Amino acid sequence: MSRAIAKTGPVTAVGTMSGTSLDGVDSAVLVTDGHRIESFGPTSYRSYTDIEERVLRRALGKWSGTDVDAATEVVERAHLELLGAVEAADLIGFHGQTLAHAPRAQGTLQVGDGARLAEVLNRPVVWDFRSTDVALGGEGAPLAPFFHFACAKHIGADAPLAFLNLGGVGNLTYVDPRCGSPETPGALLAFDTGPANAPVNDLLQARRGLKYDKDGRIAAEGTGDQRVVEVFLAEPFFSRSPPKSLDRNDFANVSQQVADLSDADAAATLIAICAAGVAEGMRHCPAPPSHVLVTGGGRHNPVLMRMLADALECPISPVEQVGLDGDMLEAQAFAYLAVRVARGLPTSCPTTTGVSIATGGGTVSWPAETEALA
Ligand SMILES: Nc1ncnc2c1ncn2[C@@H]1O[C@H](COP(=O)(O)OP(=O)(O)OP(=O)(O)O)[C@@H](O)[C@H]1O
Ligand SMILES: CC(=O)N[C@H]1[C@@H]2OC[C@@H](O2)[C@@H](O)[C@@H]1O[C@H](C)C(=O)O
Repeated sequence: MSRAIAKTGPVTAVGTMSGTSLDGVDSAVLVTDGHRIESFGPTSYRSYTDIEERVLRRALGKWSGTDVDAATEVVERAHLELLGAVEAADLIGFHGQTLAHAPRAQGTLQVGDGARLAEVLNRPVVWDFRSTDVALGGEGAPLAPFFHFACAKHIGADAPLAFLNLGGVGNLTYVDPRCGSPETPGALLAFDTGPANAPVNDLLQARRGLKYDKDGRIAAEGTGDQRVVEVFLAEPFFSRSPPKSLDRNDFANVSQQVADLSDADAAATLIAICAAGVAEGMRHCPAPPSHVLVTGGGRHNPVLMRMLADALECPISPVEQVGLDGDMLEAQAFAYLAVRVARGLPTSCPTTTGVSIATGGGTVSWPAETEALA
């Protein structure tokens, strides 16, 4: 008999995230009852090979067909390799890889079959986290905010603060930790801020065959073109009130606006666009947060962090400053959300995704011989 999930008390779960940067899969173990964070466990990472990354890139923006099938195979293989080595967890939160996201049109697509993973790994898998939210009128993203609320409680925050994730796309969560639960009105406000690292990655890939601008060294040599930044910020997305979300390639045309600039100026401009999008997003928050805590790879870019510090009216620092792991926060989030889904708790609400009522998405797939609840 496979291990079952208790109805109450802490569960050891492992979450995975294959993000929009397409660099690889993160996994992180978390012990939680679906409300409180009890403790953080081991983390691991499996990078995509160059060939795998190309397969994923080819499938971006597609909803079905052979490219999507090939990407699905890559995603499942990478997760099976990574998760096969994680013995300690009783439940898996499998985000999969987003290939396309158009919540008010075709929907949202995260590939990788959680039912297959459950069979092969012989453990329950929670997956397809976003589609119920979309079906109920939500954006389906961002979903990390309920975990951000738990993080704020965990670090003992007593004043409103913000979590800013800078991956391929940026997203911000304003948290008021004085509220009793994430669904309490006023506890959370969340939305995507705009493109983050995806445009600069794509630019440097195309021009120099680089995966990204390590430590912002190229951008540091250049000057951001403020005119391009201002034109970009006139896009209706930035003035729209949250909740709102983006597909990775929604602003892929930004590359044309920096086509005439040198590599250094183009990189500096794209990074300035990311910072300006965050500053613009901050206007939608009820008040300036006491502190902005940054997660995701963008916090390693000193040029971007400096631009953000200049643009925001409050202190900003990597989440490591409060003892959290900025490379693994999203994987931890999906471990947390998996436990909430398994226990029938909501994972989104009107102020995080715009869904009409607090909603618990996600599908739980059990391996053939597991008893669902102990
Ligand atoms: N040392 C560094 N210097 C500059 N940029 C960096 C550095 N390390 C990581 N990055 C940037 O961060 C990106 C990876 O960020 P992250 O892993 O948070 O993305 P993701 O989880 O795939 O995206 P998302 O959160 O949008 O799903 C890299 O592609 C790169 O652009
Ligand atoms: C559709 C989708 O996969 N969105 C991702 C993406 O990457 C960052 C941003 O856009 C965020 O909205 C979301 O991921 C994080 C983990 C979230 O759901 O909170």
